[in-house]
Amino acid sequence: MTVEHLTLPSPAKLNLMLHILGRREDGYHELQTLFQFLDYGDELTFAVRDDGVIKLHTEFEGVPHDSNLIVKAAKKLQEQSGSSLGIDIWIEKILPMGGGIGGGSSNAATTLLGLNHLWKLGWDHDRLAALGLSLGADVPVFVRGHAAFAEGVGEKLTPVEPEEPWYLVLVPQVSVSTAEIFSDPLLTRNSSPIKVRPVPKGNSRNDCLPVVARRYPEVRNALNLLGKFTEAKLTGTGSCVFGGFPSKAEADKVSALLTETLTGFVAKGSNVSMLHRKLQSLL
Ligand SMILES: C[C@](O)(CO)[C@H](O)COP(=O)(O)OP(=O)(O)OC[C@H]1O[C@@H](n2ccc(N)nc2=O)[C@H](O)[C@@H]1O
Ligand SMILES: Nc1ncnc2c1ncn2[C@@H]1O[C@H](COP(=O)(O)OP(=O)(O)OP(=O)(O)O)[C@@H](O)[C@H]1O
Repeated sequence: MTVEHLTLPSPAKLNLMLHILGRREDGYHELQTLFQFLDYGDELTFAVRDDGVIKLHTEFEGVPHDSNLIVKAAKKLQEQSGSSLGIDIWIEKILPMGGGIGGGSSNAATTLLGLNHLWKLGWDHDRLAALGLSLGADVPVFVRGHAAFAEGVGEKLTPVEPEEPWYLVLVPQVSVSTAEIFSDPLLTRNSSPIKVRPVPKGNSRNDCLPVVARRYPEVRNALNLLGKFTEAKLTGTGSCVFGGFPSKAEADKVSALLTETLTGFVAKGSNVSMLHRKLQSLL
């Protein structure tokens, strides 16, 4: 019998702004942030097994099999759904780890949506997003698949329709620990909540930037270089730095100048994630 293989994309995200409003008792921070996806990411391939085993075949340097968010997501979904099926998984990883572009969270969401489809569970997005939140604050937006204004720890999502420019994303060769940045005493934690929608212009700052730039000269350097051509911003807790351009040609031009000294890529911003576009085409 031939086993059906399903390949699904796992896109990156950008935080177009990020304000920190306060810290909760459990240490997590109340945020306001705007998420948009990139048409750029990893690719996961799944094949159902009928013996219940969950196996990720691709090795990740520094991440043991059972700590991988892909495996954690699959195990939680299997437990909570009571499915007797298992899965073989392979990944083509191109997203940097610790880059602030949500690679691990996106991989977890692609796994949840892929297995929901292959195991024929029929879970809706609310239920998958709630499970996803227990794996990471950024997982729900990838499960829902629409650009969003996020509040709470990132889980209260309102769909939005920002412009969809081309982005040049610079990838400084450092991995930033999100937990380390959120525990820095110098982090601004008292931004005033934005009450009007859509978010008014002039609110595009990222409150993590001063702390990340202070700790990581590589990030400072990327911000300075890109800042010569466009407004240069930090996504999440970094390390990636990005800027928007009206066309691919303009983004490519700046990329050609900068990527001699720094790694980076050009990708289109998108309000509907490429994962959801692919899943829609399967129905
Ligand atoms: C900074 C963002 O990337 C913005 O999109 C996310 O909020 C981080 O999302 P994530 O990587 O999925 O985060 P998690 O894996 O849930 O948390 C990593 C660590 O970051 C800190 N953390 C994360 C999210 C949040 N709202 N407040 C926090 O304080 C916590 O110390 C936590 O231990
Ligand atoms: N499938 C996975 N892909 C990437 N990282 C993973 C994965 N599973 C576990 N991890 C762990 O999670 C850490 C954070 O990885 P990730 O790529 O999500 O960072 P990030 O882009 O900074 O995330 P965020 O923007 O959500 O803070 C990694 O350093 C790694 O130890």
